[in-house]
Amino acid sequence: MNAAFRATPAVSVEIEGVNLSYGDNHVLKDVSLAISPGEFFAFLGPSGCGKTTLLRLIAGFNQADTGRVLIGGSDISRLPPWKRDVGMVFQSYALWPHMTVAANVAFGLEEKGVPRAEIARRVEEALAMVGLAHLAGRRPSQLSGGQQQRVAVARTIAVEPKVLLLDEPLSNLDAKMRVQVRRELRDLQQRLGLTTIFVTHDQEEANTICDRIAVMNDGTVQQVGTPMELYERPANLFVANFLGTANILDGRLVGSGGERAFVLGDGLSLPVPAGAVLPAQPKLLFRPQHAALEPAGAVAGEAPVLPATVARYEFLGATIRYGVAVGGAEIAVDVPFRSGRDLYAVGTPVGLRLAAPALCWMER
Ligand SMILES: Nc1ncnc2c1ncn2[C@@H]1O[C@H](COP(=O)(O)OP(=O)(O)OP(=O)(O)O)[C@@H](O)[C@H]1O
Repeated sequence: MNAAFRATPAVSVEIEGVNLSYGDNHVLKDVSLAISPGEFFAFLGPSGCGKTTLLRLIAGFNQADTGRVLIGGSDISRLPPWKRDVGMVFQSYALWPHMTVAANVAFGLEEKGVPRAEIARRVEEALAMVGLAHLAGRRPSQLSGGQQQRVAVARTIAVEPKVLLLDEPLSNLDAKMRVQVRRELRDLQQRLGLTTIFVTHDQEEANTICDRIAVMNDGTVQQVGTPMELYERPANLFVANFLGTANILDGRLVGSGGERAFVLGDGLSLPVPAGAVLPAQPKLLFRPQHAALEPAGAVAGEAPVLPATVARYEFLGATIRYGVAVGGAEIAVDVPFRSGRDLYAVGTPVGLRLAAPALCWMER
């Protein structure tokens, strides 16, 4: 670890009541977020939800109509990009093709008027950080996609920004490379302790490398939390569906007190666990791994069991994902794969056992 890159303490980033429109397209709608010093934070959401617009706003390439951006507690909303101490890695990397790797990394430092000897030292350190010191003399066209991505990161950290912004930095890499580079990015961010914001529409990417995620939809922040919090306790159906596969059953609540039941479309009734807090018009949500299949007619134990029929299955290696018809809906159930002999064929009547503690009741 090189001490030179740790000279400045990590800073917070706050976004307060930001609204931004392109013409009559209201792209960011009252967005507020607080990102802690040293945090690896993701903006996650579908295409067009405003992630990149928000990132560019922090970088200073976009201006908000209302609201402010604070870095380390200081309002930087009116500062131009080059005075904000933020470094941005673009989706395209934006490397100069006619320059060597070292010259690409040096470029930003030369622009800033950093003395020559200092530039040489910082370029060497930045390339060592990303494991590319041995390729300093090559041109970008002589590098793999993953190596080009690392040059783009090295160029950004060489200027020692207070905040690192990454705009879908893995999207140009093949699947295997993406997994490798995302680990490298995480390791590098940990070593630098640098507040980092990562834009992606890929939930697996966000889940695997980020400390916390802001899930965005249509210009609004839907929920902020750790990957596990969002997965286990989604605030709404959008978040539940966006992070992993969610089974959502429609029904109506009958009874009262300890005698409540959730009645599904075709009249199947599911006892509601005593003490469960339900909204007035609930939907039932659970993940595919929180249900199990058993032979039809097995005696019910603690957990509720519903009669179901196997509609399809997909063999995924470690698991089999069944689609079972129950209560007028098709439910995904993940069963660990042990042997093909245990397979429930399509059309087999089965019991669907739900793990009561993992049931999540949501507002319709
Ligand atoms: N310069 C611009 N001028 C006009 N409209 C824009 C501009 N940039 C983005 N938009 C619009 O703003 C909305 C949000 O775009 P943005 O690029 O922030 O979304 P995103 O969530 O990053 O999407 P993606 O994952 O596809 O990059 C979209 O409707 C887009 O068409």
